[in-house]
Amino acid sequence: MRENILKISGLTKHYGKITAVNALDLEIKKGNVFGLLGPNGSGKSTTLGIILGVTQKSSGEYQWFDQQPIASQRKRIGAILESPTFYPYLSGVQNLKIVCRIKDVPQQRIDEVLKIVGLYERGRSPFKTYSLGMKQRLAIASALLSDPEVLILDEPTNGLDPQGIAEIRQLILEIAAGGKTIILASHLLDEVQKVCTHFAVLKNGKKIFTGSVAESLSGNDGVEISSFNIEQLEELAKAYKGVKQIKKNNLNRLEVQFDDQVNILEFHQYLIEKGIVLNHLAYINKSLEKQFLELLSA
Ligand SMILES: Nc1ncnc2c1ncn2[C@@H]1O[C@H](COP(=O)(O)OP(=O)(O)OP(=O)(O)O)[C@@H](O)[C@H]1O
Repeated sequence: MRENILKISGLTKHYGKITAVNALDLEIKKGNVFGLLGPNGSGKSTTLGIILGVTQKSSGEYQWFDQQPIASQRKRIGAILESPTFYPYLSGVQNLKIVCRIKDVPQQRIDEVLKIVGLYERGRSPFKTYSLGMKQRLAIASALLSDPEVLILDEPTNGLDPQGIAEIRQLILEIAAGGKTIILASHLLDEVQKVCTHFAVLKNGKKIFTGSVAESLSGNDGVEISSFNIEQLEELAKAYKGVKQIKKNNLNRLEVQFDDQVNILEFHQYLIEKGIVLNHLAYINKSLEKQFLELLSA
């Protein structure tokens, strides 16, 4: 069983009449890249603010590293909630020196973190000459200075161009591969799908789904099949016990959906025994996007 990094139980936050976070339960394990996914206003930033101790909760509990929240835990957690303010005329290195002093971290860490985020070569250039992607990488470098076990990122690719987005996503994967646990809030499903191992979907402050990204993607939604004699194939498929629905698509292939208990290999075997040779068989994956939209519209 993996170590618990964060456990949230019944966390709730009211802003007057608005319930920003509503009885939220979550468990994040060591090494997870955990996505908090939800549309604007679903309570992601409020949740991150509470678990970082910058926003007061209304009720509920959270525990870091199986302990009640205490100030000394903060050193083990690096976070970027909003774009941090760096001094524009100072270089990346000079800015990080200031952060080192505030965080009481030795300055030798600066070169290490600049190398991790790929800014080592540009470390001596003024911050104002950095692209948006480089500014975000410097922010990540700053959060990594104390070598935290957990990194928290709120919408890490907001406002970046496609290349900047790809670089930040790659960086997140590299940091995770180094063993850190990452918690990231995003309204972008694609981001969560590409970067995260686990995710929770929030809607109006409530968790409406949680699971592993791999499992959510592997759940198949039937098969797409075709054969030279498509009419005969359709007849035989219709006659098979456990076939729920058959639809011919515009590629003249059949999309067949089954009851849960149907074994697709047995179905294929049945077709072979009936003399059908398939010239196409593919699993239809319900994309995370489809599931996400279904969840949000429910
Ligand atoms: N300081 C505040 N005062 C009043 N209401 C707030 C405050 N902060 C957040 N809210 C409200 O709480 C709800 C959740 O907001 P939150 O920012 O946590 O959502 P989010 O999922 O992070 O969305 P976004 O991506 O737009 O920031 C929203 O209805 C928001 O308007």
